[in-house]
Amino acid sequence: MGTRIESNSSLWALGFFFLHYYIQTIDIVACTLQAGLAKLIGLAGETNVQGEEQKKLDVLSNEVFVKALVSSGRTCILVSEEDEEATFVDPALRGKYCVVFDPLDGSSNIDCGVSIGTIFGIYAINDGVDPKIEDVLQPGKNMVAAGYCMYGSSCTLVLSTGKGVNGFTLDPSLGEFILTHPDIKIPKKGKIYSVNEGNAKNWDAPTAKYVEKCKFPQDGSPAKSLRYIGSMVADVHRTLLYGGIFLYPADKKSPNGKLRVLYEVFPMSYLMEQAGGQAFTGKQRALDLIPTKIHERSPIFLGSYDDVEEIKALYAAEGQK
Ligand SMILES: O=P(O)(O)OC[C@H]1O[C@](O)(COP(=O)(O)O)[C@@H](O)[C@@H]1O
Ligand SMILES: [Mg+2]
Ligand SMILES: [Mg+2]
Repeated sequence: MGTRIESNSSLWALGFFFLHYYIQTIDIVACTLQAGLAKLIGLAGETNVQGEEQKKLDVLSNEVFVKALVSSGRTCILVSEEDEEATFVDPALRGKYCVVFDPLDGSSNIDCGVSIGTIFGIYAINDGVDPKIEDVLQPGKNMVAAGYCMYGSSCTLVLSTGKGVNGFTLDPSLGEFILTHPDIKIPKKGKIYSVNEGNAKNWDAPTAKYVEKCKFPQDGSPAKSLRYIGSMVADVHRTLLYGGIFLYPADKKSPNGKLRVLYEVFPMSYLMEQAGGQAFTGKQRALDLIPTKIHERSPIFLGSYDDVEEIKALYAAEGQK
């Protein structure tokens, strides 16, 4: 593990756990970089609980993370996008952390070599002795840590343990993550909006009005640029560093949106708030949501404080009609 990580005391408590995570991440990096050569692109032939076709790398990443998390001896419940049910860790290997994760985010981008990643959030239960599903059906504000790893032009780990956000870059020659982006703060207002506009015909009025304002501002401000990769990890990473807003709203076809509360919406919302931004569901602060099932979905608007304030105002005005 990199010496800079060891010297950060807020990460020390989770150090052993993350050591396993880092080592396994390096495996995933190796696999994603070699995917085209090692016949790891393409479909695995199964669908997951969400009815989505699983890619070979989805399945492989899930296996790598489950094994790493179980063998860390620090976890008691695992919730993965790829597994229908939560995994309760064998009592002999049990620790106090519940980990919710999307082992491979942006799988539709695997075969064309566009950035993909892993998203995770961590809850802690008092003694870890008698874990129950309710221990993960908690609001996102109760997480003790959240982060993501992005496998792109470099491999970046962005992590918060509730005291700000730090970014680390993998040095492949050392096999270590180096602190390259200390104390990340998102710009208060941004120049970019990020959304799948192909769904526009099904949007509700506040979302449609907001995107219209981004393109045709009436207050003399410049129009925002549109950037959309289609991997949440990559779209959120750009939003965090450059500012702006990422939206995956509800629409007539998907009234709960697309993104999953526990392992997509919560970790990214946690990071945004820790970096000084906001995350909103269209109804409430995202981190206040209480999920009722492990694969629940929610609309999400997250990013720069002022940009999210604008969409909140549009939803508030709609509510008063
Ligand atoms: O293709 P769409 O509908 O724009 O959806 C894109 C979203 O779907 C996702 O790919 C879902 O993630 P998975 O690849 O983990 O299923 C997000 O990463 C991304 O934000
Ligand atoms: Mg995902
Ligand atoms: Mg996924």
